[in-house]
Amino acid sequence: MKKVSCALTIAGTDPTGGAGIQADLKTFEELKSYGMSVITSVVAQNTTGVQELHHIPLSMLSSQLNSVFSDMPVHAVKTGMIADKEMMQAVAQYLQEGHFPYVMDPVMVATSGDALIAENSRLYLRDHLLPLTTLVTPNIHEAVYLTGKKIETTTDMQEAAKLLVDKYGAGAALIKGGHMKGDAVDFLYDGKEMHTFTAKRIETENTHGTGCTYSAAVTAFLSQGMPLLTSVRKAKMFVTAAIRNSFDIGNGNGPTNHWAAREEMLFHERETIQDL
Ligand SMILES: Nc1ncnc2c1ncn2[C@@H]1O[C@H](COP(=O)(O)OP(=O)(O)O)[C@@H](O)[C@H]1O
Ligand SMILES: Cc1ncc(COP(=O)(O)OP(=O)(O)O)c(N)n1
Repeated sequence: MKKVSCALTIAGTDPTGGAGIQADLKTFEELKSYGMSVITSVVAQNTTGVQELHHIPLSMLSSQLNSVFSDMPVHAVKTGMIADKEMMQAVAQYLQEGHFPYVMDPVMVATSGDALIAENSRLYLRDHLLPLTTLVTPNIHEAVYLTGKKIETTTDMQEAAKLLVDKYGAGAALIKGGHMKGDAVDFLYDGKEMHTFTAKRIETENTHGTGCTYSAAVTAFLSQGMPLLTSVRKAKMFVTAAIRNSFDIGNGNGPTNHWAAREEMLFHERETIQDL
């Protein structure tokens, strides 16, 4: 019988395919994990911003979760946009019972500045879902919100990662530096060590959905049984290649390129094996 690694995303949608559920499923597919999705909100958005939000009724959210968990193997889960406390509670129930890695992308605001989750639910995410995580992946703005500390330097980023693990109970924290100046440097704190992932900054405005793609890539690798550090290292390579080959389409921040990212990763892996 063929073995398959199954990854689930619980998130909102993007009809233009750059972010949210659509970006997650493209990533799972390119990285050869079987992709599954539970939709929390239907979001009318494009590369310029968010036009309208429709949150899925709570009973329908629970029903989708039940459909997946009652029938399918789940080897890793990621959550993205979860609009309010009640939805977070419903999702938490399933995460508490599961024995799989859980990656939280603590989505709060789109790059366009549009709010994606209720302001009064943000700390609920930290206090109730964060302790269930294997990894949380905030960008700078999300890390500031979750820790209540300002972040201006790479030292501040590392302090924030430590706080999220040591004070707020995340399994590990990956603070992403896409919104800082200079190289794209991310810090991973796993409760013991601080690891640094650096890529040269790519001069492009086409970064719609980078955070979704990055956390989905980590989830895909975790679903395949890879250790956390390897999963983040490979995911960083994937998202960097996806940005380098991003599409200049739409009138705002264009989307990243998942299939070119897969090809670049394969090429890199072949070269590395030949070098051994
Ligand atoms: N212009 C860029 N060049 C290279 N890497 C980038 C660039 N912008 C973002 N990244 C990387 O993309 C990933 C997503 O980061 P970030 O943009 O901070 O998250 P989000 O999309 O959640 O706001 C991180 O690894 C970050 O370092
Ligand atoms: C439905 C949905 N979820 C998450 C986001 C945010 O995506 P992200 O990868 O953090 O980056 P931007 O799209 O904001 O550039 C979203 N837009 N929609």
